[in-house]
Amino acid sequence: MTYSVKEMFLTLQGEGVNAGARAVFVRFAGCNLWSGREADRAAAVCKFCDTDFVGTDGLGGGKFADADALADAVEGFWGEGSERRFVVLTGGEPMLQVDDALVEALHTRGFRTAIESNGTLPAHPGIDWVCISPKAGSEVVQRSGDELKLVWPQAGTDVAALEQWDFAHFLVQPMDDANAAANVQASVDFAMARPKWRLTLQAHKSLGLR
Ligand SMILES: C[S@@+](CC[C@H](N)C(=O)[O-])C[C@H]1O[C@@H](n2cnc3c(N)ncnc32)[C@H](O)[C@@H]1O
Ligand SMILES: Nc1nc2[nH]cc(C(=O)O)c2c(=O)[nH]1
Ligand code: SF4
Ligand SMILES: [Mg+2]
Repeated sequence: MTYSVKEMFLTLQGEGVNAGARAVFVRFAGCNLWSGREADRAAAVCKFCDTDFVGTDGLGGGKFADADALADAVEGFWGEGSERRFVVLTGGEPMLQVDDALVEALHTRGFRTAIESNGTLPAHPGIDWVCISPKAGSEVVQRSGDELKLVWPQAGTDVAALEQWDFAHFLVQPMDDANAAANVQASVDFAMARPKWRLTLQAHKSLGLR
């Protein structure tokens, strides 16, 4: 199948348990919880998105005719060296496009695969690291994985219910918006009150990385 990719880049993972790891990011175009148009934001299920995922016009983006073409491009961004190859599939919502052929093509090239997903679609079972970030008002079907990353604060979140889900790590990430400073404090308070949860900051933003 053809994959629509907004952008692709080599950077350090800025969020979560893998923060600091060298990774190729593949940002798939499109999302099922927001059109990506500002005019639609207020009425969207997910209203706080910090990302442009519309179209295929970003650096390293484009339409890739098949899984081998996309995986070859990922390998190109990684460069020489076969050690600890790591790719993060994000978006937009990557599970609208990730399929068997892509996971296999990335594994064939020696990549450990991670996904950043809103969890409203089942994660591909072959992905090596599953990060789910639930959105209040959406129905999360993917309730297991490696890390649950809760953007905070989100009115309408049942934290006790989330704690029953089957994740190895529970992370709270401050919402980056006009109230960012207050959201950091609220997230610190959250982690201090609940030992099950660990604070994660978006390090790439403070470092000026992509
Ligand atoms: C842009 S989303 C793409 C992946 C997927 N659609 C999702 O929501 O998990 C990547 C990550 O950024 C988080 N995120 C999006 N907007 C944010 C914001 N304003 N502040 C903090 N985190 C945000 C998401 O919750 C998710 O964990
Ligand atoms: N450096 C960096 N780390 C990230 N972790 C998750 C990101 C995302 O947008 O999914 C992201 C991103 O866009 N850049
Ligand atoms: S689900 Fe993810 S990509 Fe979609 S609008 Fe929300 S944060 Fe952005
Ligand atoms: Mg991001």
